[in-house]
Amino acid sequence: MIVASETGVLAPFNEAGVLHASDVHVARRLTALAGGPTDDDVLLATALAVRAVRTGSTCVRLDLIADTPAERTADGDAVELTWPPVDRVVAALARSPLVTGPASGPLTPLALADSADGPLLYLRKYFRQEQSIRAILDGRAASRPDVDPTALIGALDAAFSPADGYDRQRAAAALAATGWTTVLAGGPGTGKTYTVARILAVMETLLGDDVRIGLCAPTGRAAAQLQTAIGEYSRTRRRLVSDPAAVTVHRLLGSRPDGTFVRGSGNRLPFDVVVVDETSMLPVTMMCRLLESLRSDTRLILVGDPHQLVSVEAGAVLADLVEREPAQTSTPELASAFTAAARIDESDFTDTELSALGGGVITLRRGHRYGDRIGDVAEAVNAGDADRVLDLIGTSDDSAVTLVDPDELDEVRASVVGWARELRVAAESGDERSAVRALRGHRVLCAHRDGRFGVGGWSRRITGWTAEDLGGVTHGGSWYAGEPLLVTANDRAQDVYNGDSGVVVADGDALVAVFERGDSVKRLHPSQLAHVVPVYAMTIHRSQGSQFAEVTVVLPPADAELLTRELLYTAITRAERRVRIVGTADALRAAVGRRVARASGLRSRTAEH
Ligand SMILES: Nc1ncnc2c1ncn2[C@@H]1O[C@H](COP(=O)(O)OP(=O)(O)OP(=O)(O)O)[C@@H](O)[C@H]1O
Repeated sequence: MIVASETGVLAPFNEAGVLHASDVHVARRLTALAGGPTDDDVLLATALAVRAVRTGSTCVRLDLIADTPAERTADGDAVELTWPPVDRVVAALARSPLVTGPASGPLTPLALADSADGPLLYLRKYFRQEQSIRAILDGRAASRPDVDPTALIGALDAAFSPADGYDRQRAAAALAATGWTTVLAGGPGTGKTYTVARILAVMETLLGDDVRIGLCAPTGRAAAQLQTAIGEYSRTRRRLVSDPAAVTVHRLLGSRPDGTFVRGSGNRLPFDVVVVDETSMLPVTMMCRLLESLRSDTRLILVGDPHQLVSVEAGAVLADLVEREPAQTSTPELASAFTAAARIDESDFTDTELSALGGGVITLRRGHRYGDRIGDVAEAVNAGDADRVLDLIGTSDDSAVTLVDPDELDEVRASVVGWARELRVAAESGDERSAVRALRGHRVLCAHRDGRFGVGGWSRRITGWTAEDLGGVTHGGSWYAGEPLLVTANDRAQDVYNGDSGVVVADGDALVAVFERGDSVKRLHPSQLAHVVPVYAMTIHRSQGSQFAEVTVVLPPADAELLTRELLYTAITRAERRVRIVGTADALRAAVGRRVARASGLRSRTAEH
């Protein structure tokens, strides 16, 4: 939106789509705080710092401002903008009362920092949060828990049978036992949750059955999934006496309606061990609050996939911690108890991985869920190697990953209709288990919500296909047996969460919605479900944390800004057996080439200017 009242330096950047109206308004308000006239360069830099937070970064890299994407003209060229020289901007900021503080008081809404990535400009709140995260992590890394090597070996031997045969999972548990902060990274199906369950068992052995464990995740759905997985382990493998319950990070910290939290540095969490799952979705503000709420003798285990889509709010803290320079940690050498107990084969680790171990970071690599080919494509996507991605992708219908011409959808149609048929047959016969299994058989994933390439367009297309090929359904406008459902809001009372999928099945003469919960099935009547919609296609963002046997990924055109490497990786790795990518080779190349660029100062040392 264009701000009509803006006639100054921000106007062309607003018109070119670099700055949104909100960036302009907030920048004008902030700079007004300093009183007196504001330098044009300072005003533009302030607006870019506001923009940075809006687009998920904690700061703006000043030496890259001229690369900020602008809208294209009708000819497809980027709109020409006159960017000020970086040195001049930095010098103007360094003199500005917005950075140094006005004569009248301590108000300094901006922070200017030097880093290995060049000069960074922050809204001060985010600078403070990053500084706090860094200081707490450094403090935690300065010492290690005292662990007896023999006891650790015993605990690990009890939790990991040699038949598991995968040293990295055992090493991850050894790392979690011998450090205050551990990052357990890995792609989907690499056994992160499997390992977390065993880490908890190891902690019970080492710290006693009365160990206090806090389990949490950024979303209600991820917390419920973690709870199900840990509960199943406790039921079927080894009873966890501490019986930990998983909640959202907000709930763990006691969030209040006014946005403040019960927990903080003055009222710390009582746990001996805290596990955060799906940490990639945790914004910097919540990570900071969580760290400030931990006792220094609480073991923290951050679990997640750093290559997945990150939180909507500012920050990509998990990826920052995984990519942090190892020299950043003050005790890079491994604990002797770890070395004695972990039984790692050093040749299995790269040098970078070995030094990351010293910093408490371990990445699981072996996939336990999907076929090798899907894993290979996902790895090539992460590596940004579009040629290899295209080489790996087959053209024959039976390849594990295929690229489908958007104008030739017969095969996609056959598989979608086959999925809908299976769902209907199982649901009409009231076979709940087969229905939830069929539901996981296929899902169409889109980058956008609306439009021809989006969820809206594809849902219409799929309902059209199924009506033509399977016949319409008589359901009097409400649910019908075989209807796939998506939950759109958390409902703790019913234990269903935003992003959960269920299916309607016949229950005698009535209908009931069923949801898969590990090995069991949860049933709810229509009146118990307030926020559900039919789901024939869903956004890739919403699909995070879900798995399907087959996935059809609809790519938007190559120039769609949303089309990024992280988006494609997240979509592909939702599939266990088969991925069809509907789109052009150009769009695929564009996706692999475009990264979610999130600036932050957490990866390297920063110093305030
Ligand atoms: N060492 C192992 N031996 C046998 N099976 C394993 C092992 N590790 C993991 N698995 C199995 O592989 C599957 C995937 O593991 P898990 O769910 O823990 O992965 P994940 O990394 O948490 O995946 P996601 O992030 O998608 O939830 C599970 O069925 C799990 O039981």
